[in-house]
Amino acid sequence: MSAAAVLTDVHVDYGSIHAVGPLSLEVEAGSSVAIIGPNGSGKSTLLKVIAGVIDPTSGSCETFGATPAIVLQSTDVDPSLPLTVRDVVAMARYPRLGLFRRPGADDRTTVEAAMDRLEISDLAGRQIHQLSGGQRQRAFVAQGLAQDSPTLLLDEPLTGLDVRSRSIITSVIDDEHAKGRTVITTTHNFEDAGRCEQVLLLATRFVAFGPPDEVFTEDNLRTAFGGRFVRVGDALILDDPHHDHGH
Ligand SMILES: Nc1ncnc2c1ncn2[C@@H]1O[C@H](COP(=O)(O)OP(=O)(O)OP(=O)(O)O)[C@@H](O)[C@H]1O
Repeated sequence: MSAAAVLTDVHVDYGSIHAVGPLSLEVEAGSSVAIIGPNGSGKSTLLKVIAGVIDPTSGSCETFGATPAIVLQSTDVDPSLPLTVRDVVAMARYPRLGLFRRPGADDRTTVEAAMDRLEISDLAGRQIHQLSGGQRQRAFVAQGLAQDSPTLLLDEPLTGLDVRSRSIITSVIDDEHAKGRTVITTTHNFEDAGRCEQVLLLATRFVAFGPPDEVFTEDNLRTAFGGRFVRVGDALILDDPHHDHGH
């Protein structure tokens, strides 16, 4: 097996806040991986470590091949930036250009193809802050695609989307995986996670990693989510602690 990423004893603190770890993990090249866990369990932090955006406080993360492309949550991006959709997608090509080379035909073709794939070509000249949440998310995924990296990392790419944006982004993720790219997504959605080949269950520290049916056991879910699971027939349902059960 060749690896896309190898994490060894990764541990991240933001000052006095412990965000993630200790965690060791080997992600197989070409696999699809979902990272799932409660709010604040370190999912986004871990994705940023794999992307090389933040360095672990201790331990190491090694990635193989070109630098991974990361699609951040749109809430991480300043909405007041005066950028068009095409500008945002074209930024994907900057690291390849270096300081003095201007974008070439190849770069322009890649950018246009990515916008086309996300069905935002008609929005290319619009300011990014003028878009709906779903359109903006498609612009950021197009930016990730245009980086043409063997590893695509997406932070909650399907959260809060309209039906059309969800279906477009899901099919892009599936296609990229089918082409042999490694795709790692964070999610809160068990169904979305269950469609990936591997699931990493996080609760700040590592809980489990493997195929969904091996990871989503009652024990693991209780460990990660603090016992708020109820069994309904064959399914494990996350019990809402604020829900009034009528007594
Ligand atoms: N830039 C930062 N500065 C300080 N603390 C941070 C920063 N980013 C995240 N944290 C903290 O680190 C911990 C992990 O956050 P992270 O965003 O990685 O979790 P998450 O699992 O992605 O959360 P969510 O499900 O809510 O998106 C949390 O306690 C969070 O408050």
